[in-house]
Amino acid sequence: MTWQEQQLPGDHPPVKSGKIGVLVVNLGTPEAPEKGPVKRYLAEFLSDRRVVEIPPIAWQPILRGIILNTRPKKSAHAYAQVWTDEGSPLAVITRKQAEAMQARLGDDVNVDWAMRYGNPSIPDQMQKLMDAGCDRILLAPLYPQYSGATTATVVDKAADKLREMRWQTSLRTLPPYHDDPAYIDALAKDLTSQLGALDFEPEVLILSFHGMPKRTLELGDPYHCHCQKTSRLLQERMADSGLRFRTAFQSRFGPAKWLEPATDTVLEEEARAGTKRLAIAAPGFSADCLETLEELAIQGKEQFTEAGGEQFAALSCLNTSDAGLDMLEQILRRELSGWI
Ligand SMILES: C=CC1=C(C)c2cc3[nH]c(cc4nc(cc5[nH]c(cc1n2)c(C)c5CCC(=O)O)C(CCC(=O)O)=C4C)c(C)c3C=C
Ligand SMILES: [Fe+2]
Ligand SMILES: [Fe+2]
Repeated sequence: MTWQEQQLPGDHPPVKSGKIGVLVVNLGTPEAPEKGPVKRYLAEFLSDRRVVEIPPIAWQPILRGIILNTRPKKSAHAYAQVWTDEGSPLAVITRKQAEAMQARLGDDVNVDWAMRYGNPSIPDQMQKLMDAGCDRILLAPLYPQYSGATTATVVDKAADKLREMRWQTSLRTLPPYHDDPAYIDALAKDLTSQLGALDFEPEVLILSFHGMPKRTLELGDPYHCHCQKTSRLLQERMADSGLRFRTAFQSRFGPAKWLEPATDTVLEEEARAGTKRLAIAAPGFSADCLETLEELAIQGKEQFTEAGGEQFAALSCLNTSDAGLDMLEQILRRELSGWI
């Protein structure tokens, strides 16, 4: 018996056993595609001051008085169109990514997954890893492009958990990987293979990233630059595809000015300018979700074809593709170096 395994007095804190935890994190999603669960999810998400940077005294009355009384019904309808037997696509795919990483990284590490908003929560999953004996955790927000509203808020939430502990676990965080050759390579490989499987040849490939208020760029958030760099590197890497590329920002929310050009505007512009065959990809999303499956694949197709376009394909995110999992394994192993 080692000293670590010896019985300790009942009030002694649990002994740590030197295991390594990996927690992959994505945004979060409602528990069900219904008004109540969507309202609970939006209340938590849109109350995060990293997401909506309006002082709570001004924002909370708008959120509680208007948005949470109107948006949940509309959003629940959208979620219902993409929901699967296993649950919300974002949660299902994130869980499968974590399971695949567990299989690839082996018994040296415990891999689990969490959602920034809703469940399974970051603090609960950190506790689960610590209860399993992990005294080092690699926190991996699966956002290639850094922003306050994505990577930083995940780190904040994990830090809140550490704040309540006397004997903290060690924490490493996965840096943004927007320009990592492994990520650009994975995107190029996966998109090329999806494009090759289409029954038509697109004239243009739209690279659509989630939008942010324009003000965040002016305040120094690197998100816009990260998206542009991903886009440039991917275009360079796919230069022999013969495609024309355009970068756009989707999912505008609220009346403020957001990053431009807006994806819906670009789709209509393309169709009006005579483009008949178009494909769209969302390189900033690690997993397909409402924003890709409903907003791009359903609404985007309608916008393009109603404006005169003929053939439209919304390409899948990296999800659990071989290229996507190879890339994830590579970037996680790099951050784990020295630990395993
Ligand atoms: C990939 C990065 C994301 C950024 C940046 C981001 C910023 C951001 N989002 C909103 C408002 C909403 N986003 C919603 C859904 C949603 N957003 C992301 C990712 C980013 N958001 C994902 C992956 C999803 C899909 C979640 C899912 O369950 O599938 C929604 C909810 C849906 C709806 O009602 O339309 C809202 C609202 C803001 C304000 C914002 C600003 C920084
Ligand atoms: Fe969003
Ligand atoms: Fe959306």
